[in-house]
Amino acid sequence: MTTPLPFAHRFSQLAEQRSPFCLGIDPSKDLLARWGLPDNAQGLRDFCERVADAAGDRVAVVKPQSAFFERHGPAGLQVLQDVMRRFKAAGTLTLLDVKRGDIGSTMDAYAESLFGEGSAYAADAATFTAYLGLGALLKTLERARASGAAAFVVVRSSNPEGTSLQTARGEDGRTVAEALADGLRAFNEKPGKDAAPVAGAVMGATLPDSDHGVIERLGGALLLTPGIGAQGAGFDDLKRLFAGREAQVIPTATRSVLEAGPDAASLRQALDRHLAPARAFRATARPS
Ligand SMILES: O=c1ccn([C@@H]2O[C@H](COP(=O)(O)O)[C@@H](O)[C@H]2O)c(=O)[nH]1
Repeated sequence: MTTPLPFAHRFSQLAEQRSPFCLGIDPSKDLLARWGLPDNAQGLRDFCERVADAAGDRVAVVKPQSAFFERHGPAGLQVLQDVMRRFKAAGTLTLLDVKRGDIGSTMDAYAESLFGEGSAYAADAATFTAYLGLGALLKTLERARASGAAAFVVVRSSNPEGTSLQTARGEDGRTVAEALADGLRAFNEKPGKDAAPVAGAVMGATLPDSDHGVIERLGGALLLTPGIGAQGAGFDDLKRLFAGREAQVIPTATRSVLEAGPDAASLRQALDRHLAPARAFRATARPS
């Protein structure tokens, strides 16, 4: 069995060919209703197929939110598996937004379901939380590396409720976010400075300038940046927060694209309004 190229390399190729934009897929009760679809597994399937028709091979990454599939039980999980396969077949990277975080032995089981050929989801990447300690995620990160996948750990989330916990200081004076950033960087740099980064960070596009220090500490980690659109951030915030790190950024938005559906042309236009500025932001990384 051959290990695929690391996620970071595959992302970089697709970001150049298409756009670095990552489209979130959140088939919420509200969106299904707006699209005139029933709130059941068939509605979910129809929604995802229309999204795949509009976005299939145009984005670098898609980010299905597991919660909106899980709420339909096993039939919803079947749709999730199928939609991930459909995007994979279009050459698009799949990043499952599932935010797993538990003790190490349980994490191993989650990692088995997520990463590697023959796993339930064979995801190219997934999201994790480190409230039970970054150490509990280490074997998951190793499994991601062995499968050519990436693991995005929430360091600074896009929602305001996360701030007090993420900026709390430990005994060594570092904030929780700083300590996580240091840990992710150490993991990425252990096999050698030039190795592809496997541990990515979720860093909200809504964050204040005071988070520049955390961004610095992350070194070469890939940065998944939710918060654009419905949560009030824009592509200008990427320049404000991540200048100099453009090639590491995976800009992502969900509702600001999907709310344009179900009309196929409107959906494609909304997607274009995200693909182009994401491309332009990445292009500023290159010397003129
Ligand atoms: O810090 C985070 C991490 C993940 N999300 C997820 O993104 C979508 C919401 O995106 P919108 O563009 O605001 O529609 C949802 O799945 C969240 O779980 C986040 O918002 N913030």
